[in-house]
Amino acid sequence: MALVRERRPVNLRLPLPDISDRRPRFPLPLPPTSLSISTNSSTSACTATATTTGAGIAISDLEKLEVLGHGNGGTVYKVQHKRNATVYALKVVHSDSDPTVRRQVFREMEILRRTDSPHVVRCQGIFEKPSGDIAILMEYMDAGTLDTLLRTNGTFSEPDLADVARQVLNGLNYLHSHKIIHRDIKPSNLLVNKDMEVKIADFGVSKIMCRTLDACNSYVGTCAYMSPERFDPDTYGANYNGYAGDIWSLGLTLLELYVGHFPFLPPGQRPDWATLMCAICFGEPPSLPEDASEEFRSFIQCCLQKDSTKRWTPSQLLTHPFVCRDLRSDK
Ligand SMILES: Nc1ncnc2c1ncn2[C@@H]1O[C@H](COP(=O)(O)OP(=O)(O)OP(=O)(O)O)[C@@H](O)[C@H]1O
Repeated sequence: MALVRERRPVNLRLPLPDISDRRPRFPLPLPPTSLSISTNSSTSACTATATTTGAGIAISDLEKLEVLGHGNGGTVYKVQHKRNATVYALKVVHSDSDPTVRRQVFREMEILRRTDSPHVVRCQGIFEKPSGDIAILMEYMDAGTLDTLLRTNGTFSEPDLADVARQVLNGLNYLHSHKIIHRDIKPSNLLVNKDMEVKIADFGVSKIMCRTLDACNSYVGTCAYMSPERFDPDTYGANYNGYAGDIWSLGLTLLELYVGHFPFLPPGQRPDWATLMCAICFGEPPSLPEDASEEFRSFIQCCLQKDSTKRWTPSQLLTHPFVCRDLRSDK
C-alpha cells in the first residue's frame, strides 16, 4: 500500500438552509424526561421510555473511557457498560450548543430510530437529560472511519474498495428505499470495524423525503463532495430530488481512497468554495489513473456522471462487474 504523506482533510461545510426547511417533516417525539431507555439488541429501534426496563441502559450505567472524536458541535466518547463490559460510542451534544447543531442531532436521532440495516450504524438508545444535554448511544466501530484508515494505512487496493463499495451501496439502497437521502457521504462519515464492515453514519444533514418528487435543498453537507446538480439543479438535475447526489459523493469517496487525496485538487491544496464549484460544475468529472482496472474505471464513471439522470442507482451499481466479481481472489 502506498503511503499518503501529506493530506489535508477537506472540511468545507455549508450552513443549513432556512429554518422552515430545516424543521423535520416528521415531528420528533422526544422522550420527555427520560434518563434511561429500553434497548433491543436484535433491532436498531431506539424505544425511549421513562423507566428502566430489564434490558434498559441508564446513562449512569456507562463509564467514559476516552474521546473518540469531535464532530460539528458534539463529542463522541468510547463508553463501557459498567456491569456487562459492552463497549459503545456515545455522541453527546450539550444543552448550550448552537440551535443548528441541536436540530442536526434531532434529525440524526429521527433517522437512526427508523433504520435497521447492517450497513447503517446501529443506535442502541437515546438519552435526554433534564439539563437539556442529548446523547445518542451507538454501536462502537473499533477501526474508526475510512478517513482515519486512509491517513494511517495509506491508499486502498481495488479489492478492498470493491468491498467498501458493495457495503456502502447496500446501505444507500436501504436508505433510499426508505426515502432517506444521506447528503454527506464522505470518508469520515463511513465507520469501519476490525472485520472491515463499513457502516454509514452521521445523519445530521440527511433528509427524509415525504413524496418521491419532494424538492431537496441542495446546500447542506460538505460542499467538496457535492454533486453538480446540487450547485446547479437547472443544468445537471432534471427533476432533482437528491438521491443521485449520494452516488456522486460515493464515487468521489472511492476515488479519494484509491489515489490518496481529494480528487478535484492536487495533493495538499486547500480548496475554497469558488474553486470547487468551478471544478465540479464546469470541469470534467475526475477519473481514475491508468493503472486502475477497466471495471473500476467504468464503475467510477457510472457514479460520476455530471447529468444526475444518467448516474446509476444503488441497485444498478450493485450489479456492476466491479462489485460483482470476486475481487478477493485478486489479492
Ligand atoms: N459509532 C462510532 N464508533 C466509533 N467511532 C465513532 C462512532 N461515531 C463517531 N465516531 C468517531 O467520532 C468522530 C466524530 O463523529 P461525529 O459524527 O460527531 O462527527 P463527524 O462526522 O466527524 O463530523 P461532522 O459532524 O462535523 O460531520 C468520528 O469522526 C469518528 O472518529
